[in-house]
Formats: sequence, structure tokens, C-alpha cells
Amino acid sequence: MKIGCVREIKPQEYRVGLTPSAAQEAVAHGHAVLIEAGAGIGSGFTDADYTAAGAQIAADAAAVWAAAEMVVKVKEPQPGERAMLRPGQVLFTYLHLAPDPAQTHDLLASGATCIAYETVTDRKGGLPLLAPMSEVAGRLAPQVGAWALQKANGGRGVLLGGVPGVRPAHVVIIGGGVVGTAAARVAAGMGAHVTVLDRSIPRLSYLDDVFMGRLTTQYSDRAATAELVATADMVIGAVLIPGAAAPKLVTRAMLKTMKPGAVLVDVAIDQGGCFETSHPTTHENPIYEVDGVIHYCVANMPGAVARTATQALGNATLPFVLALADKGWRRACLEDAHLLDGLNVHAGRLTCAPVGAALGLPVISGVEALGL
Ligand SMILES: NC(=O)C1=CN([C@@H]2O[C@H](COP(=O)(O)OP(=O)(O)OC[C@H]3O[C@@H](n4cnc5c(N)ncnc54)[C@H](O)[C@@H]3O)[C@@H](O)[C@H]2O)C=CC1
Ligand SMILES: CC(=O)C(=O)O
Ligand SMILES: [Mg+2]
Repeated sequence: MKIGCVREIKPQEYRVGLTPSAAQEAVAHGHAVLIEAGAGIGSGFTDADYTAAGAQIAADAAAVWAAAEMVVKVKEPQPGERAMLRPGQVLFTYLHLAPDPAQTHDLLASGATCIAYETVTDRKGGLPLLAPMSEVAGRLAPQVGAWALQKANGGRGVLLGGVPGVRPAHVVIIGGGVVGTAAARVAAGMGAHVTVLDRSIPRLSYLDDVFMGRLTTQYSDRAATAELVATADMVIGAVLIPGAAAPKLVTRAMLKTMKPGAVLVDVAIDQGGCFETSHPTTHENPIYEVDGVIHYCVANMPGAVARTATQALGNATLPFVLALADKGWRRACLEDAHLLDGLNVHAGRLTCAPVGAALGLPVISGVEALGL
């Protein structure tokens, strides 16, 4: 198969969909790999690294989109990229369609087969292609939140860990999955007082066991959320209902009860955000203020630590890239129901039920898309 990889064009996105070592594996499996010139530079990989791995370098993105049977990326395709997708072509990347009707419309119109990293599942009920970036974004969340809490950035001037004789910051994390757990580890490690809210009692038990008193857990309902948000210096939004638009758990009314200069970090922004007042921001301009509360809502947080993130993502995607290339998308999905869960769009039809529910669009099942 001809596998293509383009340079990411989302603002300040420095990750790349294929590492030179992934390209080398694909070449060893008998595939041709075409990389846009400069695609790996932001992650520290040169064109020469890819050439040494057996890949070919294309002068521009258009050449890659034209030649590749499958394009492997990181972020959702931008409008100009969507215009280059064609029927029969496979796109393997993050899509986050539920909050994005314009992208959904374009992917349906393209006739392409679009497999989203974030809805591929595993045997344990996890999301193996979201998890590595959730680990990264979770670890980053207290770090960027601590920066926003600094006075010069509009925050309330509170040091996360406090100092002897002065209380630490209170960090409230809504959602104790991969992002929430990673964020809790870093926030607790920086000395903050941490509370995690989740709807899953097994998850709260797990956190209680693992953190051994370093954090407090609480069942997530409206009353608990309102009470904790009012006491927080930082709230980290880390909920997920796979494929679906994030529920709005912190309302605008709650903002009025918060401390002036408190910080909201909405990691769930890629699924639309779990705070009513969230809207996506970029690394260039990451924060804004509403009712005296600082919001950080960058939808591609791992792009800030592109080298680490590219390697972590590449480790997780490689087996799926190889399966798709070796077998073709149809047989790869037929033989792996977890990969089939990643199928969001095929030949003008939507195949992810939560996306259909969020956007009010008809869906067919992945099995129907396979023609079974
Ligand atoms: N902004 C960015 O750059 C990035 C964003 N993300 C996003 O972060 C979000 C979280 O991802 P993961 O931690 O991997 O998901 P996960 O599935 O591991 O964890 C989500 C948790 O939310 C909990 N939850 C669901 N509804 C809830 C509610 N009403 N109240 C409290 N908890 C609730 C679930 O029980 C689960 O424990 C996703 O939207 C993901 O796409 C992930 C990586 C990067
Ligand atoms: C998960 C995601 O959207 C990201 O890593 O950018
Ligand atoms: Mg994202």
C-alpha cells in the first residue's frame, strides 16, 4: 500500500503522524511510504531520517494526498486538507467529529473512509489511541494551569504547592480517567490539595487505592461539582463519553461563585468542552477570561511537547497502521472489532452513533459499512 504522511498545519501543531521508525516498519512490510518534506521537523525528525528509513520525500502536501491510498496524520484534517480527500482513500487520525459539524459534512462529502484514533477501543474497555495523548495532556494540565495562576497571566497569584505556613492550592479534577489520573499525579506531586470527581465508583475506588490519601475522591453530581468549584483555585475538565459531545458540567452561573483569578483548564475541549464558557484556543493564544475566571482550552495540548507526544502516539498507532496497510481497511476492521469501533465515516455515511446523536445525523453501523 502507498502510505502518506503530511506536515500538520493546525496552528502550533508540531507532532507528526509517522515517525522514521514507524516508516521503517511499514517499508519492511513491503509498503511504500511518502512523507511531505519537513513533516517531522517539529518533532525533531529530519527528511534524511525518513530517507534512511526507506521512505520517499514528497515536495508538498498535495503530492502526498494525490498519491497515498492511506494518509496517517495527528490532528483532524483542516478545510484545505478535506478538499484533497477522495473516495476510496483511507484517513487515519484524530477526528473529534461530535462538536464539529463542518468537518463531519466535508468528510461525508469526500467519500473517503475515515478512522478516528479516539474511538478505537481495546479489550479492557479503554481507548488505546487516545490514552497516550491523554497521558501527555493530563501531565501538562497542572503545569499550564500553574502558569495561568500566576498574577502576570491573570491568575490569582497562588503557588500550587503553597509554602510552609501557607496552604497549597486546591485543584479539582472532573473525570478521573487517563487525563484525570495523570493530572492528579502531577498536581499532587507539586504539592497541591487534589479532589477528583467521577461518575464511576470503581474508578474512584481505584484512585483511592493508588493515591493512598494523597487525594480526595467524590462522586460527581451537580451539588458536589458546584460546591467544589466554588472552593477551587484550579479546575481541570477531564470527562469523556467516548465519541460524544462532552457534558457541560460547570455552568456560567457557577463561575460567579468562583474565586477571582481561579483557573479552568478544559482538556475535554476537543470533544466540545465540559465548561459552559469554554471555546477552543491555540498554543499561541491559550487563555481568556470570563467573569474573572481564566480559561485554558487548547485542543491539541500534546503539540506543545511534540517530540515526546509523537513518539508516544507512534508507539500506539503502529500496529493499527500496519494492520490497515497489510490487510486493507476492510479486512483489518473485519478481523478486529476494536479497530472497527474507530470507523467514523465511510463512503458518505456516518458510522459512529454518538457523533450522529450529537449532530442529529443518520448513522449506519460499522458492520453495515463493511457490507455484511
Ligand atoms: N485537549 C487535548 O489536547 C486533549 C484532550 N483529550 C481529551 O480529554 C478527555 C478525557 O480523556 P481520557 O481521560 O482519555 O478519557 P477516559 O475515558 O480515560 O476518562 C474519562 C472519565 O470521565 C468520567 N466521566 C464521564 N462522565 C462524567 C461526569 N458527568 N462527571 C465526572 N466524570 C465523568 C468517566 O467515568 C471516565 O473515568 C477527552 O475528551 C479527550 O479527548 C485527550 C488528550 C489531549
Ligand atoms: C487527543 C487529541 O486531540 C490530541 O492529542 O490533540
Ligand atoms: Mg484534540
